[in-house]
Amino acid sequence: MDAYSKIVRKVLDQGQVKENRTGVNTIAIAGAMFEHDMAEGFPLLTTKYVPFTLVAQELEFFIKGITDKNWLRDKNNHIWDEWCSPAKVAYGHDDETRKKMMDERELGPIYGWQWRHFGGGYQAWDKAAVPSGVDQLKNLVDTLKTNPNDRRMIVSAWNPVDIGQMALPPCHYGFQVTVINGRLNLLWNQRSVDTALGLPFNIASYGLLLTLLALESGFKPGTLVGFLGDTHIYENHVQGLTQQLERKPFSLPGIKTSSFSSIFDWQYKDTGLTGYQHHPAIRFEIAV
Ligand SMILES: Nc1nc(=O)c2c([nH]1)NC[C@@H]1CN(c3ccc(C(=O)N[C@@H](CCC(=O)O)C(=O)O)cc3)CN21
Ligand SMILES: O=c1ccn([C@H]2C[C@H](O)[C@@H](COP(=O)(O)O)O2)c(=O)[nH]1
Repeated sequence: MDAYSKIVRKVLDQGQVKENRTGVNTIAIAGAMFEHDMAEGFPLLTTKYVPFTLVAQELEFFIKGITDKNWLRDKNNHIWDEWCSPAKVAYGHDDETRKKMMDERELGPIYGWQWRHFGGGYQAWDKAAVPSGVDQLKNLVDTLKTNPNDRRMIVSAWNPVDIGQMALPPCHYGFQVTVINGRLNLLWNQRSVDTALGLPFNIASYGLLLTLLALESGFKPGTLVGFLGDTHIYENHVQGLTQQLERKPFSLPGIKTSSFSSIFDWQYKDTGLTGYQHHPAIRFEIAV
């Protein structure tokens, strides 16, 4: 995927050093765009191994509106381990706080809650929404089926009322779907982009969501577009990314979903890759 490498190169070439809350400096640029035609294959990096199962599990967790970290952990998925709702443990970097954050399962009203229950009075991961809030994902799917020319098919995760309770304010804070000439296109907005670790996951996750929405509605998969804001590389990721850029990409994998009935019943196990050829994984340390 040339589009990803171009973004990495742009940040390496033009990025300016920037301090941030994590204590690990980044080099950052103000804005980039990612674009991929789904007809060219599934957008999973081949220049390093990306664990697609972890991406698919996280997407199921969002689609189901789950905010319990243990739902992922029970599946041996540890990508949200370090974070928790600041209403439970105030964010901090010292060892004791980090352990408390790790032990707490409550993530607060993050992505899935906003997608399915926007404005629904969040209480806790095990409490229903009272009132139930706006089911933005259901509304989007209904509109895709009844009025696909609509230009208002948007799901927003940015809810200023709830931000103080979220493990992290949404990074990818909204997405839009638009159907043009029988093809379903998905465009997402992201305010803050960890180019080495987050972006490959975000590209694959929205590529998978686009695929599922296309299956649900019968349109052909179209173009995936990401509008990226503060696009950065943590200083301890520069070496790994430089090595990654030297690798020659393989052709992109395919994606196959079995027994699809509805996006709301879909499980991560239903979807797998076909022909994923890739270079070895690269270890990047996550900034918390
Ligand atoms: N600094 C930072 N970057 C992120 O991308 C990020 C956050 N924080 N916080 C919230 C979520 C969690 N996300 C994550 C967290 C970890 C990995 C990660 O470690 N990925 C490894 C594989 C991990 C494994 O196999 O268990 C990778 O090599 O892609 C990726 C995305 C994305 N988000
Ligand atoms: O899906 C995600 C989630 C998070 N990130 C990255 C972007 C930043 O490096 C951090 C979040 O820190 P903020 O200080 O809240 O911006 O996580 C990502 O790339 N993708």
